[in-house]
Amino acid sequence: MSDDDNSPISAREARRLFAGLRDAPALVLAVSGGPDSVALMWLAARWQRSLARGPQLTVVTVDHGLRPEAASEAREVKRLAAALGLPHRTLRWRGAKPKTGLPAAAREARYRLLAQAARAAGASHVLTAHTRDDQAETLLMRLFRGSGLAGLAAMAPFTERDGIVLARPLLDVPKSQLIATLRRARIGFAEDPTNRDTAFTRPRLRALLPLLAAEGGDARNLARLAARLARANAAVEVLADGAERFLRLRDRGDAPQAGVRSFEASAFAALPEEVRLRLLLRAINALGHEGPAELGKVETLMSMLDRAIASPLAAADGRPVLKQTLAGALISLAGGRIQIAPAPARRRKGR
Ligand SMILES: Nc1ncnc2c1ncn2[C@@H]1O[C@H](COP(=O)(O)OP(=O)(O)OP(=O)(O)O)[C@@H](O)[C@H]1O
Repeated sequence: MSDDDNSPISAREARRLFAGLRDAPALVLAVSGGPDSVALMWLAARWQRSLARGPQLTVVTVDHGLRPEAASEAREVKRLAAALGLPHRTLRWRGAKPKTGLPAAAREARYRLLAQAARAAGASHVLTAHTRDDQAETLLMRLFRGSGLAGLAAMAPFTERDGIVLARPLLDVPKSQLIATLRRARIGFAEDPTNRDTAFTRPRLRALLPLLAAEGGDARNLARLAARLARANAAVEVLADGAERFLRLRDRGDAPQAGVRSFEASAFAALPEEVRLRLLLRAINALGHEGPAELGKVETLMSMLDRAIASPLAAADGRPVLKQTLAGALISLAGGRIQIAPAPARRRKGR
């Protein structure tokens, strides 16, 4: 770790971190009470005070109703926000809590509540305090899960969700700098004990990080890899856009059927594998009704499709040479064309 990684963030650096947000009418700061988000709040408050006409800031804490201390942590954030002259709201997750997949359900509820708070405050953005260390952990988690290029690109600095932009201005900042910033400002913070609870994947992975760092796989290198993969992923997306246009142009004589995507099989087969895969994934996700398709399953489907296209029967009119459902979409190959459409609703067993 370089000395810079342990230095507090200066007002000038913060101006650079928040530069893209200056013209927003209002911003919601997602603050859990942990060091990262308390530092985000402090940095954003100082930045806003330095502007003649900066965005309105509203601090929001989500109480998931999972830990008894959460309510007092939210009150502590409120107190700190008030000391910085910022309005604060605590939002409670009241829905039923699932027995499995609790972290994912809590995250889903959190982002829904934060987006609601942003709309209520007239804010265009929700800011979270994800750091370079979080980015490194996300990359590793996805690597171990077998994600493809898009997943390994990890978190983007800006993503849209329900008309609200989720911004991560601290994505390049090491957590140690945020801690140093709080120490310099003499601000206390809470540590979420679930961050160390080895019943969850992320804390188990976090415990491995010092070992990886000793071999050169530190957060700086891992986050840099994520940024490089994000760059490559963006380029492949542009290629996939172009391929979609190319396939549409070849069909210009035929009026497209509503609710169906259809490609000329031989033109599709000539595209690079990664591009073919993305076209399939896009069509299945757009037309299927069972949520996003798993990459591994789309890969298997594509190999079947490739083999079917190469078969002598592929171009013949008549019965489909392939018919498969995946993620609520029906993929078929008949008469030299690939067609992707919503799958008919499944019949219930026992009827
Ligand atoms: N209870 C909360 N209330 C408000 N904001 C929160 C809360 N929990 C997390 N956040 C925001 O989200 C950021 C990331 O938090 P954390 O790393 O705990 O999330 P996660 O569970 O790993 O999921 P994800 O990274 O997908 O958000 C925090 O820095 C903070 O800005």
